[in-house]
Amino acid sequence: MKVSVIGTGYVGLVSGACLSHLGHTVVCVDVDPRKVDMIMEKNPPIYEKGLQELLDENVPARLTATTDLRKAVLESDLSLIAVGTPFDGQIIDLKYIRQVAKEIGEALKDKPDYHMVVVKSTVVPGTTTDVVLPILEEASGKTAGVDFGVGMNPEFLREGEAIEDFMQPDRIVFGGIDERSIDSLAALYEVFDKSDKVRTDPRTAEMIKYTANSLLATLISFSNEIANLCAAQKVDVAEAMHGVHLDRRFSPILPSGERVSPGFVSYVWPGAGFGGSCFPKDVKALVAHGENGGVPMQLLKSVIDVNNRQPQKMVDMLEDRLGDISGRKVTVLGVAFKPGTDDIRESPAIPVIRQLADKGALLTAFDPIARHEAERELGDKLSFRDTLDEAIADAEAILIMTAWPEFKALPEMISKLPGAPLLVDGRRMIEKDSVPNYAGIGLQ
Ligand SMILES: NC(=O)C1=CN([C@@H]2O[C@H](COP(=O)(O)OP(=O)(O)OC[C@H]3O[C@@H](n4cnc5c(N)ncnc54)[C@H](O)[C@@H]3O)[C@@H](O)[C@H]2O)C=CC1
Ligand SMILES: O=C(O)[C@H]1O[C@H](OP(=O)(O)OP(=O)(O)OC[C@H]2O[C@@H](n3ccc(=O)[nH]c3=O)[C@H](O)[C@@H]2O)[C@H](O)[C@@H](O)[C@@H]1O
Repeated sequence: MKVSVIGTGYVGLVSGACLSHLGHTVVCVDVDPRKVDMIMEKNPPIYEKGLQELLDENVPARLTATTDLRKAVLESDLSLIAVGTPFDGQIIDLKYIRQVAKEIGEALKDKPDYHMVVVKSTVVPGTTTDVVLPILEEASGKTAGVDFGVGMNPEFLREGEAIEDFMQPDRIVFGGIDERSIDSLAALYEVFDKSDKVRTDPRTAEMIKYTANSLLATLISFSNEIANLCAAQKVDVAEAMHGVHLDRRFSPILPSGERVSPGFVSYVWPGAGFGGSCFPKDVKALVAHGENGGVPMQLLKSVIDVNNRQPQKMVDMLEDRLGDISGRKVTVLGVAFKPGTDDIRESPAIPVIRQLADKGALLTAFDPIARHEAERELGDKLSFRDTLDEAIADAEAILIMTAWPEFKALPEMISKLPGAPLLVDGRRMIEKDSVPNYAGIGLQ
């Protein structure tokens, strides 16, 4: 199939690269000429494991990039809209979606063949049929369901594992305004014959995406609230959670007698809070959407509140142990919002770094991938080191903000240091007895 993907961010570029690998002919469109040039030069504008290889393999034979949306739409059978949908403080901001829908509609005016338009961005229920569809009809002068199809196909990939998640989806949701639209989407994903498929309407597809993200965010805030209580009760949350995770309703026992996940349940693990470009904005957008429609969203409001307070725990633990931190040497490990990415959007490390800097701590930092992004945002607050060794060399305290696997080596590295720096584990990834001076989320 000939596919145009509008927006070449984490979702658009990963989807485009994967679809080209699967044999489709893909053109990626972006308003940012820098990104377009980088893709054409086989140079990934974002860090994502495996993306370099996909660009090497497919550019320019099956994957190209352009700023010319009109040409891309006219020369393709299906367009995926993957532009950003930020939260503007009150409601979801659909300005990029509206702009793209208008431009696609204008192109469709001159396209004699049927074309399929698919929203892949995360949008609140009703957006595809009540916002995108009318804009397409008005701009094209054509009729949805007759001259073109309209669909909603939410994306569930995680940054850092994006290509694996796209290539091995748990399920694919085809939301369409009619059978023909759903069938067009099904044709795009034909090769995924082993994944579960959900055929539904666009509104339900939109709701599935928000429900999934809100549930995962709720599990994290639940774990963090319990962690904070554990710390106050002199209980180690890691032990408490292990005892809970062993319930076979959370980690089922296979017929072989083995557990699916022995004592560890994803997203039911405490830390310094969730970040990223999606959980925070999506939960806020759903709360606003519900409340604007007269439905109180108490639980999800609390999910956000708990998360907003969580980074502060890192500063509190540091001050509890060190006292006044002005002039003290503190190393921050990890600025990315999670391991495997260079994305620092809404990273819990950012408020922690800002606060420590304001309090006069002397900050050193290390992040294996996100250094460049972090220096752009926080360069005046801290000084980056090239290696983990250099970063911790003369630290009085070390804060783990991101669970990069490299940090697992810390106990051995710390044992070789002359002093015994305090290790504040914001991801509970280090065994508490493996370093002389340990503090962690959910541990007194
Ligand atoms: N980042 C993630 O892991 C996931 C994101 N999503 C959703 O996917 C959507 C996109 O997210 P990201 O890829 O992270 O966004 P992003 O911010 O990384 O990329 C969006 C891209 O769209 C481009 N763009 C904006 N206006 C345009 C226009 N008029 N024409 C062409 N290109 C335009 C921007 O230049 C940018 O390159 C959002 O709705 C997000 O919630 C869904 C699942 C996962
Ligand atoms: O809509 C989206 O954008 C995506 O949002 C999340 O993916 P992502 O934000 O890339 O990363 P996650 O691995 O889910 O982590 C999100 C945040 O939660 C935190 N987290 C995760 C798991 C956990 O147990 N505890 C915890 O604090 C991470 O540190 C990170 O800050 C979802 O997992 C994806 O399914 C979804 O497609």
